[in-house]
Amino acid sequence: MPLKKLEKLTQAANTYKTILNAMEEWVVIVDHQAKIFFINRPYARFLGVKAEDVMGKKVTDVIENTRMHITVQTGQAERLSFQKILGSNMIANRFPIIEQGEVIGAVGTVIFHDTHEWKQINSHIKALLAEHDFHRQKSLTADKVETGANFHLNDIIGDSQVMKSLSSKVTQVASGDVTVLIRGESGTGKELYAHAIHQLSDRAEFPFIKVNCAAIPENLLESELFGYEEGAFTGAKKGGKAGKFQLANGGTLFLDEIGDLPLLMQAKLLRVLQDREVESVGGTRSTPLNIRLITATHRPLESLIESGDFREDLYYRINVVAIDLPPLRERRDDIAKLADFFLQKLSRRTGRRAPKLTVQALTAMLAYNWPGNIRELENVMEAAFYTSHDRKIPLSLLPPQLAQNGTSIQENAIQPNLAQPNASSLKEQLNQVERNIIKTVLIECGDNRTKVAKQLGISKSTLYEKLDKHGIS
Ligand SMILES: Nc1ncnc2c1ncn2[C@@H]1O[C@H](COP(=O)(O)OP(=O)(O)OP(=O)(O)O)[C@@H](O)[C@H]1O
Repeated sequence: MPLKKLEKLTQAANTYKTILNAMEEWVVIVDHQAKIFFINRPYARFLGVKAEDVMGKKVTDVIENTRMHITVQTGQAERLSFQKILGSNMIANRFPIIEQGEVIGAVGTVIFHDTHEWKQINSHIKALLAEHDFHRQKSLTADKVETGANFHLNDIIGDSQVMKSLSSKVTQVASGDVTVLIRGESGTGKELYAHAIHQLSDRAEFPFIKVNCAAIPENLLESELFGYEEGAFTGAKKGGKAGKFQLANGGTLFLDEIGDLPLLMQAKLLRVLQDREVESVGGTRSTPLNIRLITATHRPLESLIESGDFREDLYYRINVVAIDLPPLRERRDDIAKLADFFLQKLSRRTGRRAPKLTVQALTAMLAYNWPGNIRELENVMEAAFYTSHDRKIPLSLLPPQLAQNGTSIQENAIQPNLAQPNASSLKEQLNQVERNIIKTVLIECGDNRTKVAKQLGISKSTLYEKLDKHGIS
């Protein structure tokens, strides 16, 4: 009888061995006596054994904290169960293999190899869910006013390569509690990214508290950050006041413009971060700190350290993971999409149909340097939206510094210098110009592909090939 069970198991497993070895999940199959019948290569590699050497051995002698022998005995499946192996917390599934009503063995898989991986996948799922909600919300609330109070990764517009890699970096670091320093010129979206990291983290249900270190007078900073007790100083409120650190408890504290923090406060902040506890002004008790810290700056901290204006030790504390946001002029590929995004947003807010940029206006925008980055682009679009007639934004409605850029540009003529400065070969530059032309005309034609193909004098299938080639959706 036992031999029959083993034959059945052999038959069932032989077909799939190659596939099981190719899987990323770790797989182990035991026979009805809980002896290892098969273990796939990734699992054996992790255990530091050779698959052939452990065949036929009792699973309990090979895999720490296994419950496969129990699955064989009870015939009960166990899903998503924690299992500590070689010091890591794994998540495993165990299923009995049943043939004609009898248990002939069991199959176990380790689906998450440590809690970090589990958290990363959790963040990834959150990003997917947020994307799903975002699209559903968009179709449900197309006419409603946007509050703009909370930002998700999906609110960050940008298809350029650099933006795509930033999104994946954000998804990766969001799950841990790692301290993040976001650097970038003014208006590049530092606050937006801070929100997105918080939303994707395990702290998403807890507060996100922002402090603009440059906006608070130096004498108030300490009590703003750490709070104060009743009677701590003249004018202190009855009952005292909680500081931003206390308000952010369990959540994320976002210290914007950290480069502007006075030296005395830098020392105090460093102490709080080192001791991981905070004491309010005039207080006698410290409370343990449970926050994730995100800081941002547009100032070069390294130069501030050299000039003695920023503490080097604090710099290392806050710069655990750095996220560098590129200025808009280094990702011109995103200008057309961002412009359209802001016009659509205004259209939803006001109920007015969104005007379209003429080719000349958009061409000038693509050639402009955008010192104020995305905030400047948003303001330019807002001004143009309210002054536009006939659902068109011509060059004349753009501010003078931009319009100047466009006066030398003939309608429909695209300048070769619209290519990124670092696009080296002629082929790359031509590609970039082609991409810009297509994006421009897409916006002009309100995304009507038939019109676009007609205006460009190409067939629809050629247009689709080109859209595909340039990754334009
Ligand atoms: N990628 C983006 N997609 C959509 N909107 C963006 C993007 N980046 C920035 N914005 C918008 O641009 C404006 C400026 O962004 P934000 O305040 O995050 O920039 P910042 O770098 O923190 O600026 P500052 O350093 O001046 O505080 C905001 O209205 C924001 O919503």
